[in-house]
Amino acid sequence: MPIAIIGGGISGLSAAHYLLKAGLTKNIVLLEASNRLGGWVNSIKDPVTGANFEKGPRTVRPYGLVGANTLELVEDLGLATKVVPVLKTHPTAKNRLIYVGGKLHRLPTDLAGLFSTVPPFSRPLALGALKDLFTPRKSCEDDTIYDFVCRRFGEELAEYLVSPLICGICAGDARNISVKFLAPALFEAEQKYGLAVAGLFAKTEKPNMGALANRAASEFWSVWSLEGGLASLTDSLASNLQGVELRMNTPVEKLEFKKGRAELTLEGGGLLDCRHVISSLPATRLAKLVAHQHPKMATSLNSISHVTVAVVNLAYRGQVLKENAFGFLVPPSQKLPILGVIFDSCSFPRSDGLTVLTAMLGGHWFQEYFSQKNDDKHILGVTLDNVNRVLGIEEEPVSTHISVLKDCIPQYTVGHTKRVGDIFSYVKSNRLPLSLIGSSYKGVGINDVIMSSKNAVNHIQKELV
Ligand SMILES: Cc1cc2nc3c(=O)[nH]c(=O)nc-3n(C[C@H](O)[C@H](O)[C@H](O)COP(=O)(O)OP(=O)(O)OC[C@H]3O[C@@H](n4cnc5c(N)ncnc54)[C@H](O)[C@@H]3O)c2cc1C
Ligand SMILES: C=CC1=C(C)c2cc3[nH]c(cc4nc(cc5[nH]c(cc1n2)c(C)c5CCC(=O)O)C(CCC(=O)O)=C4C)c(C)c3C=C
Repeated sequence: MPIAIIGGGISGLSAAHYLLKAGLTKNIVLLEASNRLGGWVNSIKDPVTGANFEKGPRTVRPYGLVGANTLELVEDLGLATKVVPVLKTHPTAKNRLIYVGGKLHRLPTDLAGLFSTVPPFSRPLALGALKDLFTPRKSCEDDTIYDFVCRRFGEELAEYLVSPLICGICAGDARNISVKFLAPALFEAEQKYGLAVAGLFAKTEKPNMGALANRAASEFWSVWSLEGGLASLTDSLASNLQGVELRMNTPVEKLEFKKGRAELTLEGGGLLDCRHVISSLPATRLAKLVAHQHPKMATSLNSISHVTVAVVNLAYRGQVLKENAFGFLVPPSQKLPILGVIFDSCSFPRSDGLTVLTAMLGGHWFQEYFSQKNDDKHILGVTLDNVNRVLGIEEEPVSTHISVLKDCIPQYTVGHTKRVGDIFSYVKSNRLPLSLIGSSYKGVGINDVIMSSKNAVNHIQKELV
């Protein structure tokens, strides 16, 4: 009987890669609902300008255990020469902007910036540490990252630093998102010592670095991408899965566990028996598959909500930007439908002189801004109004591409760690032949989901051998 992987995004593909690498079995079936592999990783070549448009993720961080692991995967696939790094000395690594009060402001990224007053902040950010020192601990199981930062470091930090950052990681509202998940060291330091900054000195695991991760460290990479965009990674993963049966256009509709095995019902009624299932589906999708047999697990899975993001790629002839920056983010207090704009052609300069931007809209506020009208024409109109006003652009784009990514990013709201713990315990105590990977559980970044696949395969290896 095969091991079945549900979902052919980057986590499903990397799970297949790690299964092959572990030499566990060659009998692997990967089932993908759509007609393409890659999931949210989706780089397209714009037919008008030839520019590379990313519809989903565009950069990966090289740091830590998870960052080193992805770079090892890149090396394994023979893609090391295709990596395009952005160095920490590059202007886009230093210039991260927020839009507040009708103006763009640079966030402080160095020590000098932390000790001086830079608008929109009314006092040096470093003074936040003093507030932390004199604030008593609030004992709790979890808190929102907004309330935590507000309490310990001050409202301006929560408003102008953390809120936009949360928009740029999960298109979410910092007033709902869990501090225990996103900043565990700071949260635990408050709970233990009543001093959050103590968490900055918490020990982190030293990664086992491969050659590429060593190069990233010695060359001071800030983030990296690949020639042709991040889809080069998913394409390469897919084309190196020798022997794996890749079934496209095959949505799984039901998952039922029998004694020591699992039965998948495929669209159209076909059945597939397997000895183990690796699900890379968003939690709420998996909930539908298991609800009839495991309603309790389905309820927990359904409590991990997702939000929708509209992504608009724009290409202009010539240089239309006044700033060389990574892009800008908009704090929710500014009440705009755009979450932010990424200046792709600043991080990855082009020889053809095009300016390439990606605007992202909606997220947690998608219903608020787009429930009445969400056709491409309306989304493009809203995007151009906002982008032109914020960036002072007068030129017309020569090419545009609009996508609405429905329920594309999970929201790790307060209590997420407990919810995920309950789901994983349920699987373990019921001895279900099921592994859960992907962005719904233990991290939303590319690095996190690849690591989730590696961990799942290590676990299966221990169970099956
Ligand atoms: C707009 C955006 C920007 C992002 N930017 C970054 C970034 O800059 N850096 C970064 O590190 N991360 C970024 N991320 C996060 C990253 O893209 C995701 O975490 C990652 O792509 C998730 O991959 P996955 O394989 O777990 O899930 P998915 O990509 O969702 O893959 C799941 C797959 O399952 C398939 N499927 C669904 N239902 C079924 C079914 N019933 N049967 C069979 N198949 C099914 C889907 O078609 C899909 O192919 C971004 C995400 C978004 C949305
Ligand atoms: C500057 C503008 C940015 C916008 C707009 C933006 C939108 C956006 N991002 C995600 C998801 C992720 N982004 C991640 C990394 C990341 N994003 C930005 C900026 C914007 N994002 C930067 C500068 C970075 C790099 C982080 C760094 O160098 O410190 C990640 C990975 C996070 C990780 O832990 O690795 C994710 C995930 C979404 C869904 C989104 C939509 C509005």
